[in-house]
Formats: sequence, structure tokens, C-alpha cells
Amino acid sequence: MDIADFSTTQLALLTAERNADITQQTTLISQLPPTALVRHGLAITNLLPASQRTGFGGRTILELEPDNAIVSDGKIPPHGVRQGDIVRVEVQPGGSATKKEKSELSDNGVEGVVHRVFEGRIAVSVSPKSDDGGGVDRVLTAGKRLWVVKLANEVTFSRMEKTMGLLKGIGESGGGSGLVDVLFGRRTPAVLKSGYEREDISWFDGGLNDSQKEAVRFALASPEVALIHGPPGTGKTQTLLELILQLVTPPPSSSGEPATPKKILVCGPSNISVDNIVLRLPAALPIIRLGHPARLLPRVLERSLDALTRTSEAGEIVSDVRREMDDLLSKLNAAGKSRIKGKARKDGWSQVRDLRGEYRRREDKCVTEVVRGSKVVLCTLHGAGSRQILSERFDVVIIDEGSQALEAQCWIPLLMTRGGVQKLVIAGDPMQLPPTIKSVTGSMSAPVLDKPAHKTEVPDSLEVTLFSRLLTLHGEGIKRLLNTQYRMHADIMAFPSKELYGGLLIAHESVKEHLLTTLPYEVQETEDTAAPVVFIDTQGGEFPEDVAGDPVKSKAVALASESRSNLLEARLVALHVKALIDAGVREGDVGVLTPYNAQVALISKFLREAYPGVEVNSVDSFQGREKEAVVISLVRSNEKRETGFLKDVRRINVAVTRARRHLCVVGDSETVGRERGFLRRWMEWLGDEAVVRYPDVGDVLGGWVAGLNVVE
Ligand SMILES: Nc1ncnc2c1ncn2[C@@H]1O[C@H](COP(=O)(O)OP(=O)(O)OP(=O)(O)O)[C@@H](O)[C@H]1O
Repeated sequence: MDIADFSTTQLALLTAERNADITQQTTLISQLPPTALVRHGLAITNLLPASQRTGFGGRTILELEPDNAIVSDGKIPPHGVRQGDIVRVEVQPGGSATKKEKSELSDNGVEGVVHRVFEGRIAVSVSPKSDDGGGVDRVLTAGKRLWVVKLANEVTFSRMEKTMGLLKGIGESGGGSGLVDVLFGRRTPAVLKSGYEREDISWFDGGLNDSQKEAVRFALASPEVALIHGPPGTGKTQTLLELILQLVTPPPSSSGEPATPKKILVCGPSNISVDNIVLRLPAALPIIRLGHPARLLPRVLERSLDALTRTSEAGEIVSDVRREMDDLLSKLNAAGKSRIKGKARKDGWSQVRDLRGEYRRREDKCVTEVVRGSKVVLCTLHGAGSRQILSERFDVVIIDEGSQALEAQCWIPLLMTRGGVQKLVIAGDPMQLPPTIKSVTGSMSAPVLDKPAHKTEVPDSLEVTLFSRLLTLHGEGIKRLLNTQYRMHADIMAFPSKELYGGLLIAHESVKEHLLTTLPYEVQETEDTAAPVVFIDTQGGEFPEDVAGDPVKSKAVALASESRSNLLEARLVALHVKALIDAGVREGDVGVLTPYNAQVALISKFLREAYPGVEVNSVDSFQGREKEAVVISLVRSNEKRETGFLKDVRRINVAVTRARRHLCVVGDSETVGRERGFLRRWMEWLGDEAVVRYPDVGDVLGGWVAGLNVVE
């Protein structure tokens, strides 16, 4: 495949995606009133400044609280702003503000990352660069109510574009390193050409199953590239942990010579994917987790740059500068009579800027020392482009959850670090959901599996992941399948295994027959708790879907807000949840999943009061997680037999494979089964293998509200 062609196409696709992202966000922000933006999870209104201090990297941490004149309990009302989101803090426009006034307020705001979200407080971290224009000061001294608006994350795009630019340069100059050539099919991977020896390995984790051991062996032996295919619950992370330990503490060679440990960069598409590994690595291993402290799990912070630089000697000098800066900031922020004004204020801010520069320089030096001393560096794929590791050289790059990463993201650790990466190992599962794409481009945008048709074909959609492209390019020989899963009852696993994993999945002894009735606490045996799979079939048209959404004309807004729901089906779901909980299943062990956000909202409303511990979520947001009992609401039931979102087999796969001991599917087999292929076969399978119920609409309506104490 031509490298330059590939990167040029990627650049065009990334531009389209960036534009779609910005258009959607800005259209929503400019067209919807603040209340609707809050409802869409895009903003928090009515805030006041509470405090300001200096955080890691000289960032200003700005804390905001709800205005007590508006909220009586001191709590921020429900919102969708999460830790790690990129936001702008602005003076809140009044109800009658014109477009021009709104845009001025926006220009005067300041951008940052959400550092922490508490019930009654939100902390935003503003980098020195984005505060160069004095935005924090302007916002804080405005004396007005503030709001926080979520922004499209453009930084991610710039880094991917930069990386694709580098790749294009490599292509135009006629080729790359051994690894780059293998990744584009210009060279055959050595393991495919000459095979490899199955060496005896002394395992750190003796409990690995045979397929996991084989995957580690293969990844160690392959000089350039190895794919580890991990279907749901098969221990991808467990396998990668072993691989990491083997790479950093290799056994001596056969002649007794000590082997050179490899320096490894471990990445994942999300912070949580990286933190999951950090938490499971031995405490004695010198590792470092890079990343914005705002985005790391609290338990991971002690292995973060922030913590490790503080505890080093050089870190003490850095702390002195930080203290000096904080003193100055608190003087500048003083209100009332002691408020510094005029020239003194201007000089004060210029001194803060100088101190920030000094702080960063010292911190950089300290960071370089800490990174150099770590055998394993862990960060997001995006984070691998951060300046803290630009000058580091890594031997091996390991990517977890590779099927959820854009290919351009995967190139960041390979090209943005100092060069010389010899080997790439990717763990993933192309049968689960790929990264979410907003732009509609190319033939691959239809909900099909993300495989290019031919090995020389340049992918025309961002949905084609590096994992899948490499599989098409080099064939099955380049991957190893983890075949034993430790999550699902064998009946829950049966359909996905047969349809999507060639019937190769095995349910481990420990889970193969487990049911809700064998949970480690008491659960009554009922028709529901004794069944691994239940299908509540609403066929017959008496449980029709609705179209929900804000009455907004703009197409972008409509697209972002339109969703489907199904009121009667939501009631059936709630009834089933009630039956499980009445039998003794704990609320925290039950999850409700549905592809549609409107249905998530509806079911949440039904269950919130009675069962606050039951998690209701969209399928896409629940990927990577599990519950003992999962109830799936399929929503679609219409005369046109449209199935929309459900068509993507990966979405159904993710939904089904979240369940450990009990799966209940609620849906209309006539609508869903109309779709030829996978969906029809699924409906047939459920009809034959599950405990099937045909609900009566009268039963669902009558007496139900009183029974569940529902808040409608
Ligand atoms: N060899 C093994 N023996 C016993 N349990 C195992 C083994 N390998 C993995 N597990 C267990 O299986 C579960 C899933 O493992 P892990 O989190 O590593 O899988 P994963 O493939 O990364 O998960 P997901 O499908 O959610 O991405 C964990 O509870 C883990 O402890």
C-alpha cells in the first residue's frame, strides 16, 4: 500500500471528522438556549468563582460553585460535564443577549480541562498557554454569574494530523523503518516468513490459559508486529500484563548472558483503558503514568508524573517556585480594599507569567529524569505525543483496546517519540464497537465490520482500525485468539461465539454454568433467576416505538438530539428489573442497556426512585464493562420494519456480552427479525434457545405504576 496515499486520505478524513465535530457542537451551542444545553449534557449554568490555585505544569486550577441565590442546597444540578472534558468558562449570557453579545462573552472566556467534579463544586484546570491573554483574571473579576460550556476537542485532531503529516513525509521519501514497511505490507512480517520457536518461558502468572500463553509467546517472538484478538472477557489485559513483565525482565540467553530489558510504551485510546493496566502492574515495577492529572483515576495518581516529580529531589526546587507563584496569585486575587490595582496589578501578572516559565523549565528537567528512569511508560495514544516523551526512545509499543482507536491515533506513539520503535503489539476485538465517527464518508460508513475489502485498498473511512487493516493485510497468521472467556454463562456466550468468533469461544469452568441463583449471596430461584437467557418478545405491534427529540429545525441539531424511545417497552424492562430485585438480586448487579439515549432517559426516569442502584446506560458507553444481570431494550418496533442502530452487529455483540449470569432481551422479533442476516438469526436463536415470553399490553398497563412507585 502506498504510504503517501494512505496518509493523504487519512488527512482528508480527519478534516471531515473535525469539521463534523465542530459543526455539531457549535450548532448546538449557538442554537440551543442554555437550559437545553444543560439538558444535552453540554453545559453547567449559574456558577460563581470559589478559588484559584496552581496545579501541575503551572496550570491554574479554577474552582467554581453554584450560585446560592439560585440553588438552595449548594449542589450543582444534574449535568453531563465530566472530568477530563475540554470546556470554556465564560460569563453567562442573559436571556435577552444578542448573538453579538454572546460571542463577545465567549471570546472573553477561558479554555481549560475539567479537573474534578464534586456535588457542589467544579474545578477547571487552565494551562498557562491558554491563559496568556489574562482570561482567568477577566472571568474572575467580572463579578457576574459564570457558566461552563463543553467544547469539541480540537487538540486531539491536531496531533493526529501532525502524525499523518509525518507519515506522509516518510512515504514521499520512499519508505520507512522495518516496522513501518511491515505495517504497510512492503515487507512480510518475519514470523510469517520463517516461523518462530516456542521457547520455554518461566511465567510470572502461572494461571494463564493456553491461548493466553500462546499469545504472549507469539508477541515476544515476533520481531515487528503481533495482534492479540481478545473477545469479551477473555483476559486481554491479563495477557498484556504478562507480556509487559516478560519484556522488562527478560530471561538470560541460553549461553547465560543477561538479556537487555526493553523499554516499553503502553497506550490505550482512553484514560480508563490505560489506568486499568497501571492498577494491575506490580507496585515494585518502575513505571510512570503520563497524563493530565485531572483525567487519571485517584488510585493511579501516585504513579503519575505529578506525584513522582514532587517526590524527587529536583521536585523540591519546582515546589518552591510553585509556592512563590501561589503567594503572588493569592495577593492578585484579593478582593475589597486590599485589591491590587493599576500598574502594580499589570506588573504582578507579568511576574506570574515569568514564574510560570521558570516553573515549566525546572519541571521539564525533573520530568525528563523521572521518565528516563522508568522501564514502562503508560499514557493514552494521544498523550504519547506530549512533549514529556518526545525525546525518549522506546523499543516496543503496546496498544490495548486497539479496536477502539482511530488508526491515526495509533501512529502517534510510533512516530512522535524519538524513533527506533521496533515492535508493535495490539490487543483488540474488531467484533466490538469501533471509535465513534461523526462524519459520513466513504463506503465503509455503513454499519458493517471495519474491514477493508482488499489488502492494498486505502481505507476510505476512519472506522477501519489499524488492527483490522493489518489482519486484512497479513492474514490470520499475524494474530492469536484468546479463546477462553471468564465472564458469561455458556448460553449467553453461545450466539456471539457461533456468529462472530467462528464457534471458537470456550466458557471457563468457573463461569460456564453460573446463574443468579449461585451468586455469593442469597437469591430466590424463580423463572427469571434460574434462566441464563430470557426473551420478552413484543411482536404484534402493541409496543410501538416513538421518536423523541427537541423540536429544532437545524439538521445538525436534529441529528444530535433525535433519538428513539419505546414507552411500553420501558415498562416491560422496569417490570423485569423489579422481578430480579424482588428475588434478591442486588441493585448494583443489574444493568439496563439500550442503543438509544432517549430510551436511556426514559428507563432511568422509571427506575430512579425505586432502584437508584440499577445502572441504565447506552450500549456504546458500557463497552468494556459487565454486570451479573443485563436487560437489553431494543426499542425498535414499527410497521416499516426499520432497525436503524441495531443493524451494527458489533453493537448487539457488545450489549449481549456484558452479561455474566443472566441476559434478558426485550424487543419486537417481527421488526428486528425482518432484517436479513445476523439480526434475523439472532431473533431465531432467541426464539429457539431462550425462555420466551409474550407480554400482554393490558397487564403491562394495569396496576403497574402503583406496583413500581414510578415517577413519570
Ligand atoms: N487465566 C485466567 N484465569 C482466571 N481468570 C482470568 C484469566 N484471565 C483473565 N481472567 C479474568 O477474566 C476477567 C477478564 O479479564 P481482563 O480484564 O484481563 O479481560 P479483558 O479481555 O481485558 O476484558 P474486556 O473484555 O472487558 O476488555 C478478569 O476478572 C480476569 O481476572
